[in-house]
Amino acid sequence: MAAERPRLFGAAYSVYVRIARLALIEKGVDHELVPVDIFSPEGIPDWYRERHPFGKIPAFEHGSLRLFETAAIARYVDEAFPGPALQPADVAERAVMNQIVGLLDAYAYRTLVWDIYVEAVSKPREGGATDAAKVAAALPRARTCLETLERLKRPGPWLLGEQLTLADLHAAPMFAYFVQASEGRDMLAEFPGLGGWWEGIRVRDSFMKTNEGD
Ligand SMILES: N[C@@H](CCC(=O)N[C@@H](CS)C(=O)NCC(=O)O)C(=O)O
Repeated sequence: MAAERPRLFGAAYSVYVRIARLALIEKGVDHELVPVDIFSPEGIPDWYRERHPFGKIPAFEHGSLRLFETAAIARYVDEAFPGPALQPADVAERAVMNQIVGLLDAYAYRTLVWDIYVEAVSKPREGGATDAAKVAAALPRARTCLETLERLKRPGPWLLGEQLTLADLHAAPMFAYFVQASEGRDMLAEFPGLGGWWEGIRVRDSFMKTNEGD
């Protein structure tokens, strides 16, 4: 394993950068956050394009290893560094964890963050107009995400039960945005398992560190 300090490229506000940082912090890995402005009027610099061909954040570097895709980065961080395991040892529970990460990426991120938070909170805050039809259309999809997570959640403080896993770290930054919208708060109140999970993760040190500056 490379001895160098890992570098994470991106911006602190980003959901996906936060997920990767949560994994690094939970493992106690000393790392550097290298700022990248993907929305700069000059465009995405070539040095960053070489690290992320699709121009998204984050990208990651550890010695000669370069990675993009947050789920891959978080799994690497868990497996390459000492510290508490962030994936269940049981193969079936690990599959459920990966299923949760997959559903968060495929369905929850766009719905909870873009179609609800950005439309209902971020746009009006910046002087823009909310597309109410977009928010309304997103609500049933959000409900399906929450119902599914509530059904998959194991008894205990975290999504997989007693062990904090990559599923919790993947979900938390998305929920941090979602609950800022009144629709998000109201909807979460209907799901006691998830509501209890949110109350636990939102006061965790790693989460509060990555939530700074909101
Ligand atoms: N599948 C990517 C998603 C990364 C992603 O969408 N990042 C957002 C920031 S949270 C981004 O770069 N958005 C800019 C854009 O879509 O142009 C991953 O897992 O890392």
